[in-house]
Amino acid sequence: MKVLITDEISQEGLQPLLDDSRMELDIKLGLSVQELHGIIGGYEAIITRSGTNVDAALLEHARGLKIIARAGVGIDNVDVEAASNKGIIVVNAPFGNVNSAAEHTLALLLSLCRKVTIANASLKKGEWKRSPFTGCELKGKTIGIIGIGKVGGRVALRVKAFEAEVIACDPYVSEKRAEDLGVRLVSLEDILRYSDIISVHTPLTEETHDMIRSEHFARMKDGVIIVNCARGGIYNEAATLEALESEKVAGAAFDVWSIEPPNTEVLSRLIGHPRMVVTPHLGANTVEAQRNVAVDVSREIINYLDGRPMESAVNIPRFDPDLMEHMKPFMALVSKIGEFISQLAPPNPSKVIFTYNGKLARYDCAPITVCGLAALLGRHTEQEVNMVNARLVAKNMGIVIEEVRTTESESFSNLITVTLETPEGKRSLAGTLFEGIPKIVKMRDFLTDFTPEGHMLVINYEDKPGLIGKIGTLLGEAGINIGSLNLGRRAKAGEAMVVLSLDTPAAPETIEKLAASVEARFIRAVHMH
Ligand SMILES: NC(=O)c1ccc[n+]([C@@H]2O[C@H](COP(=O)([O-])OP(=O)(O)OC[C@H]3O[C@@H](n4cnc5c(N)ncnc54)[C@H](O)[C@@H]3O)[C@@H](O)[C@H]2O)c1
Ligand SMILES: O=C(O)[C@H](O)COP(=O)(O)O
Repeated sequence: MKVLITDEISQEGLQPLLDDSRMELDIKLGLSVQELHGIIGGYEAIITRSGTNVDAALLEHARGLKIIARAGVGIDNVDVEAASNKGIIVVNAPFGNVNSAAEHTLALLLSLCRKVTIANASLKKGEWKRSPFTGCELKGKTIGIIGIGKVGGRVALRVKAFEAEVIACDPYVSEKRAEDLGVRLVSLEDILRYSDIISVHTPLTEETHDMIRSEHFARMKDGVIIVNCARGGIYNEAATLEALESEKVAGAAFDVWSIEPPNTEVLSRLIGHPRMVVTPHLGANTVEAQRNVAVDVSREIINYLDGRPMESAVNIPRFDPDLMEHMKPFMALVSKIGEFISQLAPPNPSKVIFTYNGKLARYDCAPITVCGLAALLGRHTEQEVNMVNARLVAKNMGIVIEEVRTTESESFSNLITVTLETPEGKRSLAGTLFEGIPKIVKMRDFLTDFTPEGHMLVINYEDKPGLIGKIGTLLGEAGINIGSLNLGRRAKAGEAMVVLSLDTPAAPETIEKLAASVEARFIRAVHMH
């Protein structure tokens, strides 16, 4: 697997990939957009931090890309929707740097409160001034935290150790989460009104972009302190500058910027403001965090290659790992059914029905459906279809997906039936696991018993004596060895369905001769991966 690394990633953390002989790593930092577009087509994986914009335009050039690994939390630099449409998996490292970000928030806040940065500059200039650098304590202050997820929650616990009172606003967490952290959940309005210090820890979303604007600053306490170690643009930056200049805000500490590196007039004035403590997006820059996130994404790439569940994929439908483990053999079965029926059924299906009978139906069968769908559609579209985009691809093709579960089953303890509704009628194929091996046990209403693998031939004809012999002779003349033969019969209609597995594929001329000799109603070569 060719892996491109476009941002600074810890070498130590990449060790799992470096130790894996299947991987070829290319580290190329500081590429221009054009250069990146030019080379991305040669890679199956890309590892980035926030410095690389993995947008739709880049993905247009990413012909072989299978996985985008973001060595960090924020995926706002990745167009996840465009990646999903192309079946590209996006993974991040959601835990590895959160402690580092929480500690950096405290570092910024304490530097601001105790005027460390300006006192440091003054002393280094040879001055000895003390009173201009009189600061304030956290003890007894009300600290309002917006977003009490992984980072915000850690910040809450840490400032409580400074004997501050913490109030929090997060509409998406349970009250239990707030109770566990020992913080009071309040409205955004109350955060603005009662906080001496406000720190934001939400992701940057449509809802949080410019969440704090001029009207919000107006409702804050005079002399409030604000911190942003989450994402640039949560506080509107022009409004922040105004609030600093009017002294509504006593001081601000920011690590992140709406444009990185910052290059606008507003940003340069904001960064240059004397009551502003700033860092160039260093929240995750600790040796520990960088090692953690690099190890996490390296492991996910290896999980991908080994076909193991990926813990931090953000665009694979989330299924319980225990359920996935239990469903694995059935996912293999449904993939075979999907692959087989896709080569037999008439074109333009309008609906695909996945029916689960037996014990299996007691469980959530969604992972099996997605897997079957990927196998079914994968042979018919240009694009790669996998668990990431199977439902999306089906939707775009106008195919309706239905899932039916019933614990009743006549002959098999578990049975999966895939039915395609097409303009030429319904076609169905049913399979089960026999000692863990996928078997096709029903094709339309013919009972069958074969393992779908390798080169196969499916022939449907009027059931007359001597035809099997003719098939054997013709294949023998073509030098093709028959591995197995399964005869499904529909006695009343006098029809036979023969499924052959062949050691080598049959050429089109041989198939034509076979069709003529048995007067086949239907004959089709099927090739399984
Ligand atoms: N500066 C850095 O280097 C650095 C490092 C790590 C994380 N981050 C950033 O910190 C932020 C938090 O990361 P995290 O890992 O804690 O994420 P998280 O998903 O664990 O937590 C985010 C929290 O914000 C809440 N939230 C979402 N919308 C909200 C809204 N409108 N109002 C209030 N709360 C809202 C969510 O419910 C969630 O609890 C992200 O923006 C992340 O990118 C920055
Ligand atoms: O989202 C994150 O994980 C942080 O903002 C860190 O970003 P970085 O990996 O570019 O330092």
